[in-house]
Amino acid sequence: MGQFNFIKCNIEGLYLIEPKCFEDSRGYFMETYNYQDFEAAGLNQVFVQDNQSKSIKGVLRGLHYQKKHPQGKLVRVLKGKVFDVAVDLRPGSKTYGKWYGEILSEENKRQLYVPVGFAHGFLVLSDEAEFAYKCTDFYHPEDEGGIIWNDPDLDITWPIEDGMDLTISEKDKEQIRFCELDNEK
Ligand SMILES: Cc1cn([C@H]2C[C@H](O)[C@@H](COP(=O)(O)OP(=O)(O)O[C@H]3O[C@H](C)C(=O)[C@H](O)[C@H]3O)O2)c(=O)[nH]c1=O
Repeated sequence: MGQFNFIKCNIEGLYLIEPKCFEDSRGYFMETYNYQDFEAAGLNQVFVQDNQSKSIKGVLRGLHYQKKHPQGKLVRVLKGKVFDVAVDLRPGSKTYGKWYGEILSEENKRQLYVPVGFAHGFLVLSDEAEFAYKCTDFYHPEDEGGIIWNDPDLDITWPIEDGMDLTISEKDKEQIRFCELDNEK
């Protein structure tokens, strides 16, 4: 117990999590998830699916969400460094349309808990990044939604370095504008 530092972000329900890391001459050990610690912090969600993806520098995945089967996500970086973004899409939220960004890396070992009702995405800043996350609901491809990464209303400050080539899937190039969201319902 007590192996995590939970930091409430400036958007209700979003948490930055710092695991305790035990370093020794062999390397390190850390618990990356513990139901008891998370429940004690008010994060008693049950995760049903783990995902992992690998991306090269400049890959931008997102901004994704599921409509009828929204997923809470506990995200972290195994290798490399990403700028991770969550956007509040919860109807009636006082921070509706507000985004939160955080550097998650192999180095800082930080995790982000993104509650249901958010769109999620990330930009890879290192040569390669391996990204792992736990989800509170299953993948429903037919239920997927997405907002274009550079939506002018969201105005996300992606840390795109000079000369960085962005790699974005065809699907993500055609995502809708934030202002079109209501028409989706
Ligand atoms: C998400 C997902 C995908 N897939 C299959 C479907 C495709 O054949 C292939 C790649 O899918 P996609 O291009 O949607 O992968 P990402 O762009 O990394 O999508 C994810 O990116 C952002 C960052 C997210 O937060 C979501 O978890 C998720 O939407 O994996 C599955 O079989 N199961 C899954 O749960």
